[in-house]
Amino acid sequence: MTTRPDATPALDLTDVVLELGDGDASVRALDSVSLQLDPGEFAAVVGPSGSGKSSLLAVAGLLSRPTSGSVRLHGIDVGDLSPAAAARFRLENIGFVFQSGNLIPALTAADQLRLAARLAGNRDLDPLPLLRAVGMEHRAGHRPGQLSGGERQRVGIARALVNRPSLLLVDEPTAALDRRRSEDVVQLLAEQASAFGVAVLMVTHDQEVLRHCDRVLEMVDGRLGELAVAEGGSAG
Ligand SMILES: Nc1ncnc2c1ncn2[C@@H]1O[C@H](COP(=O)(O)OP(=O)(O)OP(=O)(O)O)[C@@H](O)[C@H]1O
Repeated sequence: MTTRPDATPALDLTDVVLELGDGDASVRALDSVSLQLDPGEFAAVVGPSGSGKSSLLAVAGLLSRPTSGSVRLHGIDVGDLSPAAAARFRLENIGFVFQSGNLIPALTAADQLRLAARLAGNRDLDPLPLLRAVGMEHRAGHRPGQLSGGERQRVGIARALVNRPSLLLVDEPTAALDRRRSEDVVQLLAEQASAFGVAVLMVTHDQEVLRHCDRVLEMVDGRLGELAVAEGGSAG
């Protein structure tokens, strides 16, 4: 495990409650959730449909404001940020990776990365080193329609790392991939977590990829528990 007692956690949730809907339709999507993730730590979240996994990513990604409890990123209490300040903080500090890469169809792989950099105020990004890091330099000029599912996912991971986030939030990255590509993509996430010191929180239904993770968390009815802590860090 990569626990460093003196390190400021990349993500620190304390007693987070998230209630969604109104009145009789109100649902406690997160029920007193506490979680600390250290820089470089790779944690998976598993659990049944409707248990609150997406809600956890939404709160950690500043997309949903909790009903109560605190959310800290790198020691900064983000609970009081205005929506505009939260959007800026998200852009500069948090990377998102979605099921199918979520790439923009008209842009080449290199331009996907350039756009993400420009949105955060960096006009001079050279996308090639990051594309090389995910094994996609040779596809820099390809658009998403010219890439395989695994390649799209690799570009999506590179794009999420462009602004050197401290936290990477990953939603079902292997849902559209076959076994071998699933292994490759999750191994890549493990490598990037340790190479960049970025904390990774990954929702997955894919049992096979859990061995690449430092920790496995389980969400049941809005409550988060620790299933396993792998000794010796990620197997990636
Ligand atoms: N806007 C909403 N209003 C009311 N309830 C909601 C809303 N969004 C989600 N929920 C409920 O909150 C609970 C948690 O949903 P969430 O999407 O976080 O689960 P999940 O574990 O990600 O599910 P899945 O694996 O199916 O994607 C569910 O019971 C869901 O029905």
